[in-house]
Amino acid sequence: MARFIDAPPAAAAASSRIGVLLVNLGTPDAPTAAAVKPYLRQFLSDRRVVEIPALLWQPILRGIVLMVRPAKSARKYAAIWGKEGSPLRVWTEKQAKLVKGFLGERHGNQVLVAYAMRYGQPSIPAAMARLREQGCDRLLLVPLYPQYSASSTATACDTVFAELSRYRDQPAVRTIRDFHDHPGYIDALANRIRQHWMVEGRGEHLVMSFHGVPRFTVDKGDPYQRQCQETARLLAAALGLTEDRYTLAFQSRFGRTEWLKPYTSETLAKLGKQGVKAVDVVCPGFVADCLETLEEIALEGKQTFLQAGGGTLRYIPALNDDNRWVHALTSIVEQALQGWLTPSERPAAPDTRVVPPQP
Ligand SMILES: C=CC1=C(C)c2cc3[nH]c(cc4nc(cc5[nH]c(cc1n2)c(C)c5CCC(=O)O)C(CCC(=O)O)=C4C)c(C)c3C=C
Ligand SMILES: [Fe+2]
Ligand SMILES: [Fe+2]
Repeated sequence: MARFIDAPPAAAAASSRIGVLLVNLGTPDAPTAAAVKPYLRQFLSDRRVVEIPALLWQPILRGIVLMVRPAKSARKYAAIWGKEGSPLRVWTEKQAKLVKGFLGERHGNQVLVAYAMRYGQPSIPAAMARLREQGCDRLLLVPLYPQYSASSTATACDTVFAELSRYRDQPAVRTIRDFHDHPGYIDALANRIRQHWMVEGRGEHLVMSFHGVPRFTVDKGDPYQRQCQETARLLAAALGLTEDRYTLAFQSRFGRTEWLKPYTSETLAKLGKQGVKAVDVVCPGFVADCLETLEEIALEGKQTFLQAGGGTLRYIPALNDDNRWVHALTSIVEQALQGWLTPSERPAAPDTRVVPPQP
């Protein structure tokens, strides 16, 4: 039996294209315990996500966590599930279509765009196979996480490299490590917040809530916290916010170890107790709305704030299909393609969408 995946058919092999693969975290196929269970099994078996030795962790995962959590999580997914499915998948698919459109204007079908999920469907190996069949001999991997973390970005890269280890004829590969301080990303976020303030009104305080990670991973050198702090600083500067008008916090704690602090839930409770009438919450680490934003913040976080004595919590939607964001993402891709295009592939005009002016 052949050990390696053979080269694509001659027709595909004759063409020379670039494949851009957008990767997000992943989501279950349906908001049911039966669908959530295999998704969580795959997710929580990832050694980049739970760094407990498998011999210890797997019995706990299979014997306790997967007995209890799927039903609980499925109820949460049911509360945010849309007509077209999971918001994370729907927004990621839309982002891929829009970037494809923008790139197509300059590169025709020389540059192809696909999306995949680290856990669940569409899988990374399947998306890579499709790009390969379409003649991509160069692959740009774009993990859709603005801030680098081993538990998000690195595991997406690992999966791509593991799949490539099975290829006989490998493409050239580039990866985007992070874009936490990219001017286009910061500008899109700031604009999103200003628009929200204009339409919905402006709260007294802005909470910038990022997904948490265990404290020890940062102590061991993960740059995640530093990058979140830098995003928050740049965003506050773009909005002209003084330090007393915003708080950086971390959400989604899992398990008993200490995660990055302050926790978002405790921050919201504290603001509620202080009698803050209106708080706005933005989640800059999520470029697509998902369970963590729509359920944990917009529903649960709101309850926490109100029960503590707060007035109104307004969740500011993620960047999703925001026009400035899609332009920024396209320019992040274009910048990564620099020097990779052959002279005949280079568009005549330079990319003018790049880097909107900072206020
Ligand atoms: C177990 C530890 C977890 C780590 C570490 C972790 C890091 C991490 N996650 C995201 C982005 C997302 N996480 C999402 C859901 C989610 N996250 C965890 C656990 C860890 N995440 C779990 C168990 C779940 C599943 C839901 C649940 O049962 O609570 C999502 C949303 C997925 C969806 O379907 O909408 C995203 C997105 C990042 C960026 C990150 C590290 C920085
Ligand atoms: Fe997570
Ligand atoms: Fe959560």
